[in-house]
Amino acid sequence: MSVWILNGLVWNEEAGTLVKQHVRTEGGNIAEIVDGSQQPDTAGSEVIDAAGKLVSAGFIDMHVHLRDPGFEYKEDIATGTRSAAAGGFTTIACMPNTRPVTDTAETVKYILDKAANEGIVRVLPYAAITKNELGRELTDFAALKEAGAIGFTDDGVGVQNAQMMKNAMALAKSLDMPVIAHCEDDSLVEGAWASEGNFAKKHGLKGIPNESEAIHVGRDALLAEATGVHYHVCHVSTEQSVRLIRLAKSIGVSITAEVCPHHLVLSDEDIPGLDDANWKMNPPLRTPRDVQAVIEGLEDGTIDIVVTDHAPHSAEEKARGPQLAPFGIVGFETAFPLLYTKFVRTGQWTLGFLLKRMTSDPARVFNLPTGRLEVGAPADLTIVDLENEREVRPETFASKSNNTPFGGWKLYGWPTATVVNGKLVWTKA
Ligand SMILES: NC(=O)N[C@@H](CC(=O)O)C(=O)O
Ligand SMILES: [Zn+2]
Repeated sequence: MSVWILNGLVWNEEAGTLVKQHVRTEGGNIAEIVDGSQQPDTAGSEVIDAAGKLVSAGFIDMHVHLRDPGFEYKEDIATGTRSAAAGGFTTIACMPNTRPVTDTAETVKYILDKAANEGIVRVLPYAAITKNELGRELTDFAALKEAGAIGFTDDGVGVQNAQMMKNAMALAKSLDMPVIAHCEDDSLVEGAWASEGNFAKKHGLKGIPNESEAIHVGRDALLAEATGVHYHVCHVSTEQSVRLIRLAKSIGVSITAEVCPHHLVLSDEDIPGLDDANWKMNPPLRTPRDVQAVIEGLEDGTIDIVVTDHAPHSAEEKARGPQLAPFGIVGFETAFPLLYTKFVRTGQWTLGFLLKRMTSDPARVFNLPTGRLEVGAPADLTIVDLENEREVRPETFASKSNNTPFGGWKLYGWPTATVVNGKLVWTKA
């Protein structure tokens, strides 16, 4: 099966601009990329018209919650992968805080089988570091790797015990697997939901201090140095974490890191009040100073990649209000438009920089074959309308959940079609 994507705009790094090109896929790979001035012979091929639209390697999201098995009322593999495709994502890596926790080969296989049967993008499962994510006993890393897990993480909670984390890293290293960490010291958090900043002060709330995250980043950087494992920091949100990762990188520790769109575009001072739990996520929105630090971290390469931390929760759960509702916001369907509008259209970043952090950088960090728009690479492609402004309408999301603080925002950069393995899997209705 051959598909021509005609007249699209492809980012050209040398020229620093978009260039009109035609892209042909064949048998799941990119077969040809030709200059837009040519008239390719499309006889016998399927044709997708991308005139005036960006054609990029498909976006890769290395931190998502698909809630399947166990919490299918929030999301499942069918709806989660559709929401991903609607956001332009063609590969997603799902977190193990499912029910049961993804801590056995059986559950890893369940996810991979269901993704193969009902999913429309590539799904890469993480497995838990500890059984039931309780921090007490390591899972069977060798069996989980054998079943298809791509890394180990207890995301949702931090691994509280340093010796447990060190043992996990040593074992992961022996299997050539990465450890991915949700950095949070429970003893410093105790029931708070907002960060220690002006919002918490104004409302008399106990705050979550920056050290609760950074203390794990520092501890784990030392343990990664000692064990030599590839250590990846989840959803970096504080100035202190950025500083520690920068230092660790400078002395050659095998450390990489990610940041979420919401931590790049929102601070605690944007939270409108105490009524709406769609502003509650973990890590919490931090101070404007932290926002500046994570932006700079992403810009200078201290932070390697952008992830959404897509964390669907039901309307009922979020209606309990910020104190009682679970942490988390959905992210697939707003990620690229938010960052494109905030940083690219304003001229702070080139389009190439943003695309790199969402495609080839995650591929580099996690050794994936995708993430590059090149002849011979897997034909995972995203087509995006860069020119039309549209309002975020959570009620139209493909996700089962619509817990987002971005409803009503007017953004540019909406995906219009997504191709996975040479197959058109999603188009904007
Ligand atoms: N990020 C969140 O606020 N919530 C995540 C857990 C996590 O990634 O920490 C969830 O599973 O809901
Ligand atoms: Zn987390």
